[in-house]
Amino acid sequence: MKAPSTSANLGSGFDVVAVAHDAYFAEAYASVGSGCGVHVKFKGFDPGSDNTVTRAFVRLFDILGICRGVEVEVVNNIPVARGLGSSGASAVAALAAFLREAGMKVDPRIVVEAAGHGEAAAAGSPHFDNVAGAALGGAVVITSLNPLDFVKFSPRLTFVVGVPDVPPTPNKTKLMREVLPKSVDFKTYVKQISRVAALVAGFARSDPALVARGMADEVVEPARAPHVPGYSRVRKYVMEAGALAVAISGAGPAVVALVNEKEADAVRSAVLRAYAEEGIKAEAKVAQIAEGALET
Ligand SMILES: Nc1ncnc2c1ncn2[C@@H]1O[C@H](COP(=O)(O)OP(=O)(O)O)[C@@H](O)[C@H]1O
Ligand SMILES: N[C@@H](CCOP(=O)(O)O)C(=O)O
Repeated sequence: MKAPSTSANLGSGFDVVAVAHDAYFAEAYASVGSGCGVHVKFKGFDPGSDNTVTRAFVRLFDILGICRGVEVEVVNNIPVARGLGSSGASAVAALAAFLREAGMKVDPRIVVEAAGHGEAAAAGSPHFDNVAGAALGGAVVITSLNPLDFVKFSPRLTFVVGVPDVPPTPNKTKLMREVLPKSVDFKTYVKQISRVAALVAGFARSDPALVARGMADEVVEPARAPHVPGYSRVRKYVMEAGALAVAISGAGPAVVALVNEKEADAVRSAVLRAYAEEGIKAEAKVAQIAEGALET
């Protein structure tokens, strides 16, 4: 099964918003046998024995009250530790592959809950945005954390994803969660919820201008931007090239710009030019909203 890359947060929607895009995909293959226990083989990046996939299966079996003998192979083509939901997508793809092989249909919320808890292996704490996007596709808004629930939208949005080729930071997402402020003042809180409202309204109306308004953020981004290589130059150049908005993709270092189709190529070139002037090798892709692993 395939699970798409995702850009979580999208500015103001920290931990509750993610978009799935066709920039990259993680794939997983599963076989189900007798016995009880999961063996995971990673092709490419191997995170080790305590990984999001294994933890997601433990949580899934616990929720369902079952145990199966499962062999899983993960082929993850989503750049690791770049802010593209790589660890979450590998867990979602693996769970989806298992469920298909086992002939099981479960509530998508169970898959998202299991994979979201698996994220603690990568981020230090569970978060459900990336995995909801990877599972459902489209633009997903977490509407309740306990009990977990979410709403999927299918807006027609085009992005440019810029991925700097920098050494992956161990525990990157965990470290980028530790730099966040512990509180915000009330005036900032009100501005931020209006931005999240703009994200949701923009998804519902498929209105890029509204989504762009919601991609502004004055809480998470200022805390993280200093740790994102080349971000201020990339931000400047993509907006000059006609992007509607730009944000750190997830916990970074990748960036995600929202564009109109007609400016997509110019914005992609601007991303590459900015990184080149920073002396950073990078990749940039024009990406569309993608379907999720549970949709295919
Ligand atoms: N499947 C995984 N299980 C556990 N840790 C992972 C997994 N994939 C990556 N990691 C580690 O978790 C951190 C964040 O990586 P990752 O989740 O891939 O970032 P992102 O979600 O931004 O793509 C990195 O330190 C990486 O080494
Ligand atoms: N909401 C999380 C999203 C992390 O996304 P990732 O793609 O960097 O794992 C956060 O911002 O910490």
